[in-house]
Amino acid sequence: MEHRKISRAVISRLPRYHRYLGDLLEAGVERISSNDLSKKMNVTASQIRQDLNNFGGFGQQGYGYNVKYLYTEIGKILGLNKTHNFIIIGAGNLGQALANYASFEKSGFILKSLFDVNPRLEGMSIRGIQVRMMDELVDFLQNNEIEIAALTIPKSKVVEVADLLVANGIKAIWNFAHMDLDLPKDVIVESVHLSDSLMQLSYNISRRKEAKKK
Ligand SMILES: NC(=O)c1ccc[n+]([C@@H]2O[C@H](COP(=O)([O-])OP(=O)(O)OC[C@H]3O[C@@H](n4cnc5c(N)ncnc54)[C@H](O)[C@@H]3O)[C@@H](O)[C@H]2O)c1
Repeated sequence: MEHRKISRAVISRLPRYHRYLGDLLEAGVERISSNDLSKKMNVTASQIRQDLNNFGGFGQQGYGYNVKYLYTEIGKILGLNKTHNFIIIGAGNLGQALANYASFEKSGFILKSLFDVNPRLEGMSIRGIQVRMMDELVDFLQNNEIEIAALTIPKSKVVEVADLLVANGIKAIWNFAHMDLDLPKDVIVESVHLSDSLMQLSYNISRRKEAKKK
């Protein structure tokens, strides 16, 4: 399959398609029309057709989409057909919560270790995955093929730790700290802010209240 340059907006919708198709697959559904998928996902059928046309369509007129094929192909586009080893820097509340979430493995993200500076966490393990001290990090990176580092440390430490990771070959950072990172162009940074989503919710609550007043 040939990939053209795809807009960020389309890419940002692919994980949701993948999730819904995964659920359909688990439920034993083999085929689905864009209309039925659109009802399930609450997006228009034309949006679905347009999005999937970016990748050559996947559907046959009148037959709908083959769920397994579409799920696999979107998975490939998202790079989920390969495994990605990752580590978590900062084994506090958020780092431990992420480490406890076993579903990442189902999508091919394999957590290899957590790192922290707090000696009280030394020797601890989460789901059998060890928490190591930061002074073991460089050695660990040299001896393990780690692709992604998640940063769940205080924002005051993020620049220093990100520089150390990049100097030791990390090219992908999943940043949870509220700090923008200025790193070399070949390093991919994906930042997550749960509070952004909560603020969207709050905005919608306020809008609904305003609408009721009218
Ligand atoms: N993006 C989001 O949606 C979101 C949500 C919650 C928290 N956060 C952020 O995530 C970070 C962690 O939050 P938390 O509640 O888990 O805090 P926490 O205090 O429970 O955990 C932070 C951990 O980082 C460790 N640490 C400190 N300096 C370090 C260093 N130089 N190297 C390695 N480890 C180090 C600490 O020892 C601690 O265990 C904070 O920056 C917080 O603002 C982001």
